[in-house]
Amino acid sequence: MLSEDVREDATEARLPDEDYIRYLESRLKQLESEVKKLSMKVNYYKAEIERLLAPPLIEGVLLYLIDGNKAVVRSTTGPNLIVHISENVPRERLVPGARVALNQRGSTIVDVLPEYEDPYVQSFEVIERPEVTYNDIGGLKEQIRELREVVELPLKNPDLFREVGIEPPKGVLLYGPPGCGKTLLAKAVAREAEAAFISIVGSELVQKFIGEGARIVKEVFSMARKKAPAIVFIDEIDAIAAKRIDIGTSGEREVQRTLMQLLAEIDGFRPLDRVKVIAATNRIDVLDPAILRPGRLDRLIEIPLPDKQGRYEIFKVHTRRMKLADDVDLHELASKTEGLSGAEIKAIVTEAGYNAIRSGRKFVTREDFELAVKKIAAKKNVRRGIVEERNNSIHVIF
Ligand SMILES: Nc1ncnc2c1ncn2[C@@H]1O[C@H](COP(=O)(O)OP(=O)(O)OP(=O)(O)O)[C@@H](O)[C@H]1O
Repeated sequence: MLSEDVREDATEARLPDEDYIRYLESRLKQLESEVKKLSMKVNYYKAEIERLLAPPLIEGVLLYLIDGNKAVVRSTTGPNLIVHISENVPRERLVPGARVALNQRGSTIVDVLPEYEDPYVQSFEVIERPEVTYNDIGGLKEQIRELREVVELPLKNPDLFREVGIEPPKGVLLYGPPGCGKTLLAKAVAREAEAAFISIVGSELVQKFIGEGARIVKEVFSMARKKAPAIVFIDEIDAIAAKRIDIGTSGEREVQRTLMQLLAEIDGFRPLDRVKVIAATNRIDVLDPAILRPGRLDRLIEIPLPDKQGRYEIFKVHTRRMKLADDVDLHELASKTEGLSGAEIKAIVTEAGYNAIRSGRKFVTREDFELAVKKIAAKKNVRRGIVEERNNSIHVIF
């Protein structure tokens, strides 16, 4: 370094005055830009040191603004706090429910945190106002009447029950073969009761969100309480509430923990708390009786395969927006579809519509329906065959 300076001095000494001045000016510029770069680096490292030494901030949720400079915040560690708002925080992002960062003393909002998706949210579905109405359900009149009485009425008018002095059930169990309208009914009740519809699927808790079942159940009920009136719909409840002979594997223990949490949640609210549970199963025979005890899901409502009249009404619901040719007779279709579920009748209607489109028509004929019935019935037989085959193999093994 020293020898370089000496060399530079020697070069400078040899230059004439004007050139020497120009040389010095350009050198000055060089040095100035170097100083700029170095001071930027210094600032960066200073900020980094500050960040490393800074105490952690506190996370909270903004409840409401008192005025432009103060707000009430629920900190994740304790009670609600009345806090100041730092000048630098953009006011338009301060909406109730926003996640905010408080300084380490917890006295001032210093930042608004980006929204994040709660990992548990994807494990359940929340519909503020389901679209399904009672008119979208074919048949099941008696079941609708019962659900209105035990779920809709207490959610809409709890005072009536208080005055009369009776307690409605906290939950009901809908049971019966797949595709006969259990989910549809639960959604329609939620809509008519103007309640939020929060749904989880038992098998998903066990297979998809392994190890999280109990926590998800807790979250679901906590959300239901916040959104009350609300209906918690638990589809395939048999996956978490089947009776078990012994609890050996860790998977079984996990299922047991999920069931325990569910029972604790149901026991934890009162009959008139404006939260109701509707559970559904195709396998009532395997259910743990603990879930059906009084004060839990103690009202059982069967949702059977539709009878002839029911099938006719389901055809009517699903062909409502269809142009039907004069030769289509829904009563005849209902007679020819014995043993089929509502979901299968819907599939027939859709398939008949496709047949019309394939033939370049905008209206649907009797023949379109006949072909559709054959196709769906054949599919059902294939499925039945598979089930029977499985059952046979079970017999062979045992
Ligand atoms: N009674 C019915 N009236 C009108 N449509 C029906 C009826 N039953 C079933 N469906 C049709 O079948 C579809 C599936 O029904 P849904 O999901 O309610 O059955 P589910 O009993 O809950 O079946 P799963 O046990 O498979 O969950 C519905 O979206 C609807 O289109």
